[in-house]
Amino acid sequence: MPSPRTARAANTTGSISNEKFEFMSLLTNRTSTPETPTSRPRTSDSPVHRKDSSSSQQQQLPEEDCMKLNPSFLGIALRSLLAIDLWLSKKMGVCARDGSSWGSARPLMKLVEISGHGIPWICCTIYCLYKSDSSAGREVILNLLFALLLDIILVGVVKGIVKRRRPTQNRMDMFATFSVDKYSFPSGHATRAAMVSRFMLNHLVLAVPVRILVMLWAIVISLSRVMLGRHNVTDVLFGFFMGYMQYSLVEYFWLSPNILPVLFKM
Ligand SMILES: CC(C)=CCC/C(C)=C/CC/C(C)=C/COP(=O)(O)O
Repeated sequence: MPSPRTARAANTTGSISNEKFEFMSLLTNRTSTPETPTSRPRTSDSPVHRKDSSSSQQQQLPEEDCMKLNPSFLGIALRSLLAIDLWLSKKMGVCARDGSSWGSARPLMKLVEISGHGIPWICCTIYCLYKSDSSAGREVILNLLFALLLDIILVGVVKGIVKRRRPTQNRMDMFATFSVDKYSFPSGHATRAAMVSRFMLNHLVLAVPVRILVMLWAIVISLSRVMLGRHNVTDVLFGFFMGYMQYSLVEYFWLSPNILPVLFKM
């Protein structure tokens, strides 16, 4: 009885090709038959390369194998991560519908959503800037406004580039959205929550219980995005990371309050 290795060899031509097809089978279309692999033609199959002698082909193959091995493992890892992401997000979307398992908590989750929405944050910040009577206070609030606007622009750009659709369990019933908000990567609420909380913890003198509340708020906002079915877990994780990094950008480009008179003159 032939060993599995011999049996596999019988289906292909030559020992080097055998190794090749064993690996290529991960990349080929499921609907294709083993005799007609449908993956991208190898450079060695092109008429130009076919002119080469068989010995030069054999010299090229190991390098070619390395080149294909990495993308396939990366592809499999990414596809697995995506599958876990979709499965976990669906499982965690317990407030996605009124009839979902935690559907009765949906109104509360929507309140949490409003607390991290861009419009209330921008309106309150402009109001505080207008009311502030100390130069130090104005400087901090001006930079918070800058951070909020920068966040909306950066999130819009990334959403527009990635174009990842929102999860199927999402109902598009959010108030005041832009056209890019039909996309879900990254979560704008998560970026804002991470950035604003880091901003507040660094620039406002807060008592410890308030600092803990600020951190909890950022975590609850992020969690609520998945629970409401608005986002997949990876949208929120990346959003949180992006918001955290955006704060560093704001620190780097920290605006001086001297630009305020310039802005008001415009
Ligand atoms: C001043 C100005 C341009 C305000 C725009 C504020 C606005 C409409 C922000 C959009 C907020 C929003 C619905 C983000 C979507 O959050 P996800 O967590 O669902 O990505």
